[in-house]
Amino acid sequence: MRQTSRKGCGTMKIGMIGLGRMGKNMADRLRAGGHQVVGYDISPNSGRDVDSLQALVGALEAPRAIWVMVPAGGPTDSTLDQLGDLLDRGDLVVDGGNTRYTQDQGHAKALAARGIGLVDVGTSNGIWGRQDGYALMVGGSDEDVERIRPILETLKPAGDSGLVHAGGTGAGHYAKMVHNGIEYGMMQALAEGYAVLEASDLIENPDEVIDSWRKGSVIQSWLLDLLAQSLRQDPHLAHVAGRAEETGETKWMIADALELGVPTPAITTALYARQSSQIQDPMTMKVVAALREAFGGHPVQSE
Ligand SMILES: O=C(CO)[C@H](O)[C@H](O)COP(=O)(O)O
Repeated sequence: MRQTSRKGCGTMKIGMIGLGRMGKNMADRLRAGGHQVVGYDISPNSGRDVDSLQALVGALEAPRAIWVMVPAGGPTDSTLDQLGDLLDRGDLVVDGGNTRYTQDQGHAKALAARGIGLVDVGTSNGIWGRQDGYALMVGGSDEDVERIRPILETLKPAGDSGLVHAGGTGAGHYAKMVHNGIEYGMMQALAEGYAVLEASDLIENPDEVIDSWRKGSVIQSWLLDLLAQSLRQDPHLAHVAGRAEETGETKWMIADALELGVPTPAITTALYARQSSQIQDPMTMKVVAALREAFGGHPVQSE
C-alpha cells in the first residue's frame, strides 16, 4: 500500500509509557537520535522521569505525542482509558505494543470522541532494536502518522526498509500479527530440522551443519544465525527446557485466516507444537493410548 521512506524530519519531544525491555530501549534509541523523551513506568525502579501519568502529561507541551509500550490487553486498555481522561484535543497516542487489531477500532473511537488521535504500531526486533533499529508496521490516518514521522524514522533501522504505513487504524497491528505467525513457522522449521540432525546416527556434528548453512544456503537468515549462536554455546541445549510459550498473536492470525478462507497449515502446526509443549501428560494422548489398548490390546505406559 503506502511505503514510507522519507528521512531527515527533525526531532520531537515525546512521552514514553512503559520502560520495560522494549520501552526503555526505544527511549534510549530516541534520545540517541536527538529526541526529548519523558519516560513513565508504574515501577519506581524503572529509571522513570516522572512518577505518574498526570506528571507525564504535565511535562509535555500540547499538542502532545505519547508512545505507549505496555503489555497488550488489560494494561494497554487501562493506560489508554486514563490518557483519554488526561489528554487534550489534538493530542496523539501511539500504541506500540502487541494489541489485537480488533481492539484498535474501539480504542481509536473512544479517543476520537475526545479529539485525540491513535496510531497503532507493530514493533519487531526485540532486544536488538535499540542497536539495530525496529521494523515498524504502522496503522492510522495519514495526518497522524506524519506527525510522528521523526520518531518513526529514528526507531526504524538504517536504510530503505523497516517502516511501512500499512493502512488505517489496526493495520499496523494486523501486519505485526502476520509477521509473528511467519516467525512461528520459520522457528518451527528450524527446530524440527535440527531435531532430526541431532537424532541421526549418521550426522556427527549437527551444530556445525547448522553453522555451515549460514552462508551460501537458501535458508540463511537471522533466525538461523541465532540458532547457530545458541548451539555454539550449548549444542544439546541442555540448559533449556523443551517448552515454549505463545502470547497470542499467532492464534489471532490463524483465527482471521480461517475466516478469510486462507489455509495456514505450517503456522498452525507451529502454534500447536508450542501449546502441546506446555501440557505435561496430555489428556488427548491418554485417550489415544487407552483406545489403542482397548481395541488392540496394545500396552500402555503407566505414569
Ligand atoms: O513480537 C515479538 C517478536 O517479533 C515478540 O518477541 C513476541 O512476544 C513473540 O511472540 P511469542 O511470545 O508468542 O513467541
